[in-house]
Amino acid sequence: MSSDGLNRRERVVNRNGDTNKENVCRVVSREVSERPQNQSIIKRVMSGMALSMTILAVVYYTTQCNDTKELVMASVTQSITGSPIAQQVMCSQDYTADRVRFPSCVPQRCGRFVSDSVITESEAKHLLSVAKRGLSLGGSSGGHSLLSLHSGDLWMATNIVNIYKLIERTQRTEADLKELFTEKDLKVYRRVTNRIRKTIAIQFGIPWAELYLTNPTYFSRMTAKRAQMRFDKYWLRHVDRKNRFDLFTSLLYLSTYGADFTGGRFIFADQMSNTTIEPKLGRLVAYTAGSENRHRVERVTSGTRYALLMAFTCNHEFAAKDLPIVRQQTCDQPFCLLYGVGCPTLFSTNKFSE
Ligand SMILES: O=C(O)CCC(=O)C(=O)O
Ligand SMILES: [Fe+2]
Repeated sequence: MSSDGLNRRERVVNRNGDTNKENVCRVVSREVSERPQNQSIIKRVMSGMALSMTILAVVYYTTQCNDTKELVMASVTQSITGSPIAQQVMCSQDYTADRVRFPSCVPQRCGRFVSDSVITESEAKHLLSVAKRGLSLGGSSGGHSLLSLHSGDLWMATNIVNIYKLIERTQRTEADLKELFTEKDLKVYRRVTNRIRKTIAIQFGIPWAELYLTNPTYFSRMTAKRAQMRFDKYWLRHVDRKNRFDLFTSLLYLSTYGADFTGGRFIFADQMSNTTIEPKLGRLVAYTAGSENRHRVERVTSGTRYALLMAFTCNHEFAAKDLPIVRQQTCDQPFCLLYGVGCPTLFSTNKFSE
């Protein structure tokens, strides 16, 4: 008899104030009929516990015994000068159409490389100041903000505005925008993007004169803020070429993992391993943009992460326009400064030569 049964019997006996046999028998017979019910409850509880334990064990086992290896391709403490660190991977089928259209200018070998010596520290710092200045005019409400100097697209709250037309929409004065970007900024930007273009061409064995900077090319700022729109979710795994037609993507990091931000490492999601790159001011990463290089960015957990993303194509039609805004000494009318009206040199064609 269970102790609960005993107590119940005592209670019945005491409440009636006697030890009436009939009463006791009634109680005992009720206990006998309740016993299988109790047992089935216990059984159910036990099997529920067993099931939960099994689920916990499976979850623990699959998380602990994950076969995905973590390989660090470039850590923040490393300094990759001299030859870049390179990894070759098998090309996906994503380039079939380009091989027909641009036979001499399609990756013959696919992969990725990292170098810390293509761009100097002072060039990287200069571009960081351009990124900070430009992005300070807008910024997404979530954790991911972009600014393209070519198109003028700037993420602001949950919209995209044009930085070159901001003056029409905000209370900013012309002087604010005139001071925003200088000729020196433009020069550094051109020099850096051009050197990266040549480096990519050499690394992937294609003629550099046939390779063009293309859209999307933008400064990015990532923080730990909660996502407000789909594009804020920079941590989602993706293939760059899925939504675009560029052949190569490169990233020039403008801030340093561990010093300026935490989280935010770049990860190639390979089949058997995760290959990680820790961003660092002036570090260049470049890779073929097809599904052989699926990747993601870890969520930034603190601080601010800046980078310049550049895409490259062999298709001249998609070559990025030269930067339209620059403070020019020879051009002193506000409209000329902002939109290049009456100032033809501002809209010169794609002159990405050093
Ligand atoms: O910022 C990065 O490291 C990568 C960003 C990226 O993958 C992308 O914008 O497509
Ligand atoms: Fe990407």
